Amino acid sequence: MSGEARTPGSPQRGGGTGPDRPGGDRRDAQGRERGAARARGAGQRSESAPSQRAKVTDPARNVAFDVLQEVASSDAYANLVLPPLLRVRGIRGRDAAFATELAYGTLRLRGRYDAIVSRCVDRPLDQVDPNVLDLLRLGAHQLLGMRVAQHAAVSETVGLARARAGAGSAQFVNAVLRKISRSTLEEWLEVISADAPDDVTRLAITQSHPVWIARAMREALVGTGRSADDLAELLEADNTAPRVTLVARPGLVSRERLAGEVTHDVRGDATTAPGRWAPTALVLSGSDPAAIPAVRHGAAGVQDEGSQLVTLAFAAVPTLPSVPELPTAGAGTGATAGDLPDGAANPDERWLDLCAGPGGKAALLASLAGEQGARIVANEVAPHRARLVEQALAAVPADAVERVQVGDGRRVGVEEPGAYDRVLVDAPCTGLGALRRRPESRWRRTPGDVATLTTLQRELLGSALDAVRPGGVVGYVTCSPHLAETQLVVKDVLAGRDDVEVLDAAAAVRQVAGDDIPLADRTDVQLWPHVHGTDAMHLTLLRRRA
Ligand SMILES: C[S@@+](CC[C@H](N)C(=O)[O-])C[C@H]1O[C@@H](n2cnc3c(N)ncnc32)[C@H](O)[C@@H]1O
Repeated sequence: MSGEARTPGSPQRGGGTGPDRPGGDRRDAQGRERGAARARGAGQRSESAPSQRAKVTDPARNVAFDVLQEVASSDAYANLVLPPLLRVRGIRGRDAAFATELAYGTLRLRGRYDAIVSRCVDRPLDQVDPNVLDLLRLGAHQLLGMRVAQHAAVSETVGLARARAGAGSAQFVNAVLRKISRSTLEEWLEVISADAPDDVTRLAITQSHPVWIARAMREALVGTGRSADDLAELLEADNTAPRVTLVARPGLVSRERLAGEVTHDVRGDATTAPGRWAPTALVLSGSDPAAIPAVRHGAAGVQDEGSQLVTLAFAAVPTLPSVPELPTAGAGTGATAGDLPDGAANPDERWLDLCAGPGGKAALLASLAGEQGARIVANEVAPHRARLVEQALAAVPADAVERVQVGDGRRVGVEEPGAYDRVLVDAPCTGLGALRRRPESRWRRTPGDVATLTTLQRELLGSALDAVRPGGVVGYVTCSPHLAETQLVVKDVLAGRDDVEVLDAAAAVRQVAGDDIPLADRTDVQLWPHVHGTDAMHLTLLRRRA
């Protein structure tokens, strides 16, 4: 593993201002910077014509490289960029699966591969041409993370380098990949962790996470009643592609019927299995969800099982009447409408989803509301995301949806005080609990995001508590386990008010998932990918004192 490859010529930086950079400031319809992406590719392409490039390089590797470039230069999301590229280029089946694993796996494991590549080159990585670095990462993933034969991994990536970055770069890629291929993954992991100053840094490097995220995860594990020893398993789970999980929306389609549709209506070898925790969840393999009629019509959707579980638990916990003389002080979560004195009013018919876009939880909530004679208002600040909510609600009976509105959730508490029986705050968050499904996001997030988001989260939760009537229920949900976004937000908001009681969310989740679900001895709930197979969703349940 000794010896370093010399980088070719003077590196051309993506997004630079050299003469090779065409139209650097052009943006596409979505506002993504397109010129920079082209500059990274076009400025360093070989002389071969596009038709020749297509012949000499493999379409799946080409598309994976394009995804990496878009992600790097336009801040694009890989899972939004890849599917249309595959469609337009007619890449299907095994080739599409290969391209997907190559692109997503390379993005997830970028930190690990950079540590390895840096041992094989003669200069700091920030002085290696970004296009070439992407090619090296792609090659490293084929060699160390996929079951690609060594000669194919090297020669195909070198071919891609020749076509997309020129002959000099191809030689360099060849030299570096040959060095990488001389050791196994296990040997490389030992090498790159040798200088780590502590265990968390070692795990961060080997499991390809920024160190600050690994530290936050460790704190979250310990702070929610799990062991710090879970960290390795958790970080590994973040690097594993999640299974596709469907939600069968109650009253619209049963889980059994949904499974039947997969068996009867979808060609190929698609299979399903019930989810582990949520009675609405169905795990799908071997099929594109869009091929399933119930998904196309909106009776079902793609939704992480953790998201389903927290939504079902939120909807199941009872509200209490707001009549002052009723004995509500000290009432636990076990109270039901049946415990109320005759004639006490306990409406549970107007629900608010405060941060609804793109509408996964709103659609599940609305289908539950429809079954119970309630209706929802779905609020979302971003107009384009509000339109997605409308689409997600398409199959829900009209009388279960009062309206979809565009608005700042922080204003709702002031504008409509006490107007709702239930309010869900599925807060904008860092998404650190869903790293496995957003391959690039761990490299984009910064500790500064946490501070910005927690201010917003506190304001949204405060607004929700004002918008719910006395006796009504508020659910606070994040797809991040970061303690600052979960426990500390709730603590801060509750410190400023005496009209809120904390409910037993763990009991509510057990009511839905069964007693077997492993939960810490706490009232709030933290799910984990390595324990529950879900995203790391957090749920706190609160009730306005009646
Ligand atoms: C975690 S996502 C919600 C996911 C959604 N509940 C679902 O299950 O599909 C948070 C949403 O909050 C929205 N948001 C951010 N700031 C907001 C605000 N001030 N008021 C309302 N919504 C906001 C974001 O645009 C984003 O769509």
